[in-house]
Amino acid sequence: MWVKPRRIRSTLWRQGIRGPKPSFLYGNIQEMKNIQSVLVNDQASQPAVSHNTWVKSIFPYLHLWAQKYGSIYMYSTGNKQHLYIGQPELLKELNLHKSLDLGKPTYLSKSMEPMLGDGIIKANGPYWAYQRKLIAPEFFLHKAKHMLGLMEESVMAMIRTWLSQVEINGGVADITVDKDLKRVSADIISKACFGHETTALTASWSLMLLALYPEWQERIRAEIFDICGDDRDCFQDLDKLRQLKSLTMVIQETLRLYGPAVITSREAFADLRVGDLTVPKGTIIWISVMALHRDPENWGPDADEFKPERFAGGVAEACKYPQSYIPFGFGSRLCVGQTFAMLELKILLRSILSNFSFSLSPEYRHSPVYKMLLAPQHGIRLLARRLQRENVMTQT
Ligand code: HEM
Repeated sequence: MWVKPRRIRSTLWRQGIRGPKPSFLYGNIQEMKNIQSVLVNDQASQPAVSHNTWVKSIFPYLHLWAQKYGSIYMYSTGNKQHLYIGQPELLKELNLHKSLDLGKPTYLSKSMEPMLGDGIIKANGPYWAYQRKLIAPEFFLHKAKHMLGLMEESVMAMIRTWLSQVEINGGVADITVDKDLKRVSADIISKACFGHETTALTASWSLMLLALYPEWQERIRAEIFDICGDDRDCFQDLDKLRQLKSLTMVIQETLRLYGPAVITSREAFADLRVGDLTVPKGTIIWISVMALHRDPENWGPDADEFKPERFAGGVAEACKYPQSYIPFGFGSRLCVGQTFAMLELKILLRSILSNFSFSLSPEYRHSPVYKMLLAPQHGIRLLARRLQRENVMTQT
């Protein structure tokens, strides 16, 4: 769908929206790439894990422009006119916008077709609505709970491999956890439905954070043994999984700081009203999930810190604008696998944590990079030790 760029720019301009001049971008694309690679390499060479420095490396210009032009601005890439929205109030409006006039950008869908195929993720209009209607009910909780058994089966196969590695290596094994978690997740998904890497990445980042914060490992373990004792089948029971509050808080905090989807986009297929704003047909809307998740105005001055306790009262009490917490996206395109993913994450992490304790491997280099999803550039290397407790959950 081609709309005159000037029409879009002037409609936005009249509403007070500013941004870098179109010519600015062309000369700077190479510079943007350079900045990104320098920052990423710099961070990789730093031994300490810092949760904030790397953020700037992912989309340097998007975030620099937000500082310069505010939380709504426009920019141009030739024929495409983009609108960056970082304002919680407008996000709330977008969230409520359910019409088919707002969808996934068609130009991105085309370029990603070889990777994403012709499925629901890139579809729009009635074709998307039809697929969503077919797929979404398969992930409702009452259906997802029948998948608990097969999740458990795949996770336990991995745990047994890790246990034998620990044994062979005299009590401590240096494991690249993200690789193995990807395999388990693919195994679960292939048995249940179709592939995604998002759950494996979230589990990997969670383990990295838990390795850094052993007090949270202990807290979760205590909770697991409190709820389950030594009954290793107890998590086939959904109510028991629900009671794992600390584990849920750690997953929510991981999704806030290291959620796999760092940016999301939409295209306006007609002129749209979003709050007081008119978004002209053809505009590509960008939302930086990462910027929203780390905004000190919303989360407080400790926004860059790992503090799962902020979720003790749920998302509603964790921040000022809960609608800005969007690890699973928003509006009608909200992730259909959300419930499934949360179940899988809980089963994975509780099985791993009740069998092993973790610390960071000296080989670990903290360098999250954007490869469609937020991924660890050099893998996540952790030292795993078998727990010396009588009531570990696995029988080998
Ligand atoms: C931690 C794990 C996961 C995260 C963080 C995640 C995140 C997301 C996000 C951000 C979107 C885009 C939403 C938007 O643009 O507003 C999405 C869409 C989607 N996700 Fe997930 N996802 C996860 C796991 C899964 C799983 C396990 C499945 C399936 C088994 C799944 C299936 C889908 C589908 C089908 C869509 C497209 C929905 C549509 O366009 O209508 N996701 N997910």
